Amino acid sequence: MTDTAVYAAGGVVWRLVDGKLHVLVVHRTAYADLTLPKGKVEPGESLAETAAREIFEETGIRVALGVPVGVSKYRLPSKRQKIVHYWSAEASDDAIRASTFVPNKEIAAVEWLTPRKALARLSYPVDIEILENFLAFVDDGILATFPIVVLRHGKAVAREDWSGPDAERPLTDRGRRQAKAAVGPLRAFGVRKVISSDAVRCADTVAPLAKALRTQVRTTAALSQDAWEAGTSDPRSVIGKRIRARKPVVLCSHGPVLPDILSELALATGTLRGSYLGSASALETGAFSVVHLSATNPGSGIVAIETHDPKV
Ligand SMILES: Nc1nc2c([nH]c(=O)n2[C@H]2C[C@H](O)[C@@H](COP(=O)(O)OP(=O)(O)OP(=O)(O)O)O2)c(=O)[nH]1
Repeated sequence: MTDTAVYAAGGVVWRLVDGKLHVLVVHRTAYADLTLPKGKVEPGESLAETAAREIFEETGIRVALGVPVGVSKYRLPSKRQKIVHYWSAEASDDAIRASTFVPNKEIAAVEWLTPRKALARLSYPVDIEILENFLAFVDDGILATFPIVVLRHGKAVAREDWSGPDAERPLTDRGRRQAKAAVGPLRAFGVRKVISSDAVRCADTVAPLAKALRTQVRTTAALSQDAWEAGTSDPRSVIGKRIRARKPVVLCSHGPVLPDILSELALATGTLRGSYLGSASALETGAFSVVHLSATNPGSGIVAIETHDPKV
């Protein structure tokens, strides 16, 4: 078959060396070319997980993903189309110190280059375009970012099939599968803190993530549907605190509450409101939107939003 595309993902990995921006390129052993780190999606994996895994496998550096910086498309020698999704990713000093890279049959060497040198030396025009997209963010003053992820709880038992209090309505089997499936992609974005509506269907959606992170779910009525229906929900206080903390976080809430959460995020960061806020908050169960904010200046507005649907 030549008509099915091959999907892959990777990153523009960056660091500051004496205040000067450098990006990471890989010298591939078999092709003797110079590319951005990337690789093919494995079965059951989301593109974000692929990007973080491939960056680690090819460079030995563990990263959390930053903003999406584009999608490249090219024809393989076999004539199949290749589609590669890229994110920016900061290489922290700790991650560089812990690098496990040794030359191998895939990658002969990794090299930190200034953007100018990387643009001149990358082997493929599609990689140059991706690097240019990343540099456009840099020109706008955006480099380090952190995500506030807004997640809709997994599929829950229907209201009419549940006789107990609504806040105790449980997840269905599918909802539990969605909760498990969200762990990998949320970790790829570096989420470390887990905040949830105190409804069972929300807390149970992020329970597998909290377990994987060896942390606790912090539950709050401020993000709950009961409070929203009573007019006492308070996403503003949660959002304000998370923006001041500037750390990757997930907020798990309910369909009707999500538009308020997104709108508070826009207000708290001085972002012009647009239709994209509507699509970012109209999530199916188990889906999430990643809102990327500048770590140095979150008040400069939302840098990027991406929405991920569950794989189950
Ligand atoms: N990376 C890359 N390879 C290209 C491009 N154009 C092009 O003809 N090639 C050639 C180089 C190789 O002979 C062949 C496959 O390279 P590849 O990087 O897409 O695929 P791969 O399976 O070796 O690697 P990976 O995706 O698992 O990292 O395609 C291009 O724009 N980028």
